[in-house]
Amino acid sequence: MKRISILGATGSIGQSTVDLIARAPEAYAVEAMTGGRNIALLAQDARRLGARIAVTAHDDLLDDLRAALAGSGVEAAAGRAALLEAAARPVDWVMSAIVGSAGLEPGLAAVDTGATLALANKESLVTAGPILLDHGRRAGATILPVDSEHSGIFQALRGEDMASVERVIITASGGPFRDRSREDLASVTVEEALQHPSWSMGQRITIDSASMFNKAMEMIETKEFFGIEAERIEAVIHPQSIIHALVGHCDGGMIAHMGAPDMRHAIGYALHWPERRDLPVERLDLVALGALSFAKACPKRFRALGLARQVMDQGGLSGAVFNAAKERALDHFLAGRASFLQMDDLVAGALDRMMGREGFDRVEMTLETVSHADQVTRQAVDDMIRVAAD
Ligand SMILES: NC(=O)C1=CN([C@@H]2O[C@H](COP(=O)(O)OP(=O)(O)OC[C@H]3O[C@@H](n4cnc5c(N)ncnc54)[C@H](OP(=O)(O)O)[C@@H]3O)[C@@H](O)[C@H]2O)C=CC1
Ligand SMILES: CC(=O)[C@@H](O)[C@H](O)COP(=O)(O)O
Ligand SMILES: [Mn+2]
Repeated sequence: MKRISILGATGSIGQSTVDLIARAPEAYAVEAMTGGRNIALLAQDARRLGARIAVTAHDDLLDDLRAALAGSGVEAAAGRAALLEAAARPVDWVMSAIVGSAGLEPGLAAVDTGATLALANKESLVTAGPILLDHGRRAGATILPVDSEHSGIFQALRGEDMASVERVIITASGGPFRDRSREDLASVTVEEALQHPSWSMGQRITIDSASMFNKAMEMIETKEFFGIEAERIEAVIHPQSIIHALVGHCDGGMIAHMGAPDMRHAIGYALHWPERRDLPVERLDLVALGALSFAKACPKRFRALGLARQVMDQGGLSGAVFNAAKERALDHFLAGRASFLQMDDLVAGALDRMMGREGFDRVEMTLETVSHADQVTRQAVDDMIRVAAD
């Protein structure tokens, strides 16, 4: 029986994970499930999967969680310390699906136990990739990518010699605005940005897909996870989201990973790795698909991609700055304080300010400096918003 925990169980990735576990309850012993504000769903699924403990990240919701779990035998806990304690419980496999840089420390706590970490939380790699991978190495933990493109690369690389890899291409749907000019995007709304053409995902990543910050993060994630040089990493627009990634070899051959846009494939692959087992995902009908198309992902049109190149070249704390600025810019867009295109300006401005004027380019990467960079970058973005509003 595999002992597992699910961090971010109430989210989109968390729910797909719950779905897979609930299909074979006899195969799993669920230790911890964590969530945020969605107490009803957390309690319902913790009961359903027979978890030992359910944790909400919010102290003020402890009473609600206790009430929702009454009589179930599932322990209830709340707050950041409880979340970290739950993540550090010894299990075989942990799903890291908290959204944002809030997922970094719980992921670290899990790998420190030597567990296999199924990593959906791309922000950990963008913000502090070398730290996470180093913790994994020291603890003898396996970290498996869950992001669809990175699961695709991982699968395409299986049995291959990294020395023969010439390039890695990740695909981007292009989001709901892929056919619109940049000028046309000045006044797009949150509702419009939430209309993803192919994937059903959480609110934040969906908007990151529309702004192309998701793909920018994924380029950095590719460099960090696979140790591939920036020049060998490309993103290409592929509206059908059927091919997720391609690995090009020195002999001209390319291995592509294809599948229906359903995250249960990548989650299930990480759950059963190194085996492959049946998964409840749609099988592709190539004839019905008819054609797959590709287009250039222009960095002038999608500024986030150019910023990703800047981060990959700069390294160090630039990933932490980039991610924090992107997260805060998104908060402002969601709250109606920043326009869609202003998110690009805020992230570019934060990188210039923090990695230039504030001297973060000279600071060594540690967990403390990453956390400091994250905090002050968010303040810098807030300052920029205030100045823009005056
Ligand atoms: N969705 C997808 O298909 C994909 C997602 N990813 C990545 O996976 C991660 C999760 O994405 P997704 O499932 O879409 O996100 P969701 O927003 O759907 O879910 C996020 C989860 O994190 C919890 N959460 C939110 N804030 C905090 C916090 N401060 N502390 C602890 N828990 C918190 C939420 O709780 P609650 O809702 O109860 O408040 C929820 O359980 C992200 O890093 C994303 O980039 C990668 C590839 C694909
Ligand atoms: C499912 C997944 O992995 C997402 O990260 C996906 O890549 C988002 O779609 P975009 O290609 O539009 O960013
Ligand atoms: Mn992805």
